[in-house]
Amino acid sequence: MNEAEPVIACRNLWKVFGDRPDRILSRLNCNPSAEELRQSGLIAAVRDVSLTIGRGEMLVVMGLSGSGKSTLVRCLSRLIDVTSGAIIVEGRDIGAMTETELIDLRRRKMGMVFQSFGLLPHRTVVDNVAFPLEMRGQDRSTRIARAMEMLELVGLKGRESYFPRELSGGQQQRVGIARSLAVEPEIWFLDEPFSALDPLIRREMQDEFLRLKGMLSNTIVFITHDFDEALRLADRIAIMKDGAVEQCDTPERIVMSPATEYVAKFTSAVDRSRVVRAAALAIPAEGTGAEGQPVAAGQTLRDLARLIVSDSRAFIPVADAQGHVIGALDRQRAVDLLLGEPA
Ligand SMILES: Nc1ncnc2c1ncn2[C@@H]1O[C@H](COP(=O)(O)OP(=O)(O)OP(=O)(O)O)[C@@H](O)[C@H]1O
Repeated sequence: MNEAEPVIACRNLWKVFGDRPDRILSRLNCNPSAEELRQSGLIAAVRDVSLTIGRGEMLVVMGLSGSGKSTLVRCLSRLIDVTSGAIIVEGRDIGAMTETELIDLRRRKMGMVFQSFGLLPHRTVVDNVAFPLEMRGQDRSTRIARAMEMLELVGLKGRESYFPRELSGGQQQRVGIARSLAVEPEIWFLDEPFSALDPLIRREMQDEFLRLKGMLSNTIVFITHDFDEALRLADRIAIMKDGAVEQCDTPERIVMSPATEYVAKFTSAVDRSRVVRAAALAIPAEGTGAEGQPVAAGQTLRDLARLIVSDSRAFIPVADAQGHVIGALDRQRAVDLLLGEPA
């Protein structure tokens, strides 16, 4: 996914809260320590972050409360100004845009969903979803038709005439998602959209989200502090600590090769078999004697658990989506991983 055309790129991004933070950044050669900042009464909510997000990619920003997730995402959409560093959206430096250009960029390309649903209480569900289209000046019948389509997409058909107060929290969040989708955002920012939901509904929403993601091709930046949620949804995960990105990588690499001790701690309780795919364990097939029915490269070890446990082959061929054998799976290693042994 990294090779995809970049949609958002940020370089050496800093967001420092406090009095005249630019002064300390220039005085300390743009790289003050957390301690130096603290002594100056400043907080670095985002510290020297460089990231590239490819078209169609879903990047999940993950970290504990206060690690800087929301601030980073607000900087990427320039809801807040950065202290230093550059943000390029589709080749344009958004730091250099005028307010009017920014508003236009947000209206035309960006969608945002926040934890608080922000629905208009005196409008029905369908009118809430149609609201951003009204802002764009679309006629009523076109916008209602589009809103109905979005409501069907998020599983709320039949509720269009309800008022927000007549819906559950999960349903209200779906209305928020439908409203944001109505304008077909090419870039979609979601800040903990499911955190207000109870675990069962949350999982349902994640499934729904994965279904939507399969149908749409927009670029998504999704914030969560729930690692399981990140693992389920992400193409790549950026793990933040004290404003810095500790590692930005695929879920598989985060779990199998944590870059820092902090990331390792985060991943230590994760069931690796749910994340690691056959392709990641495949070794060159030559000389292994792997033959017979292959397993699919994209399947996780959990998906393959039954086969891995019951098969008698020492090495099992691994095939890509076209059916070409790309390597061999060492069954003993796969069993060890299934049983939670270190990789
Ligand atoms: N407007 C502000 N003024 C001063 N400090 C701020 C401001 N906004 C955020 N901060 C500080 O920046 C740091 C990062 O906050 P941020 O909200 O980005 O974290 P987060 O990871 O999104 O947290 P949460 O998961 O709790 O939402 C925190 O220490 C916070 O107190």
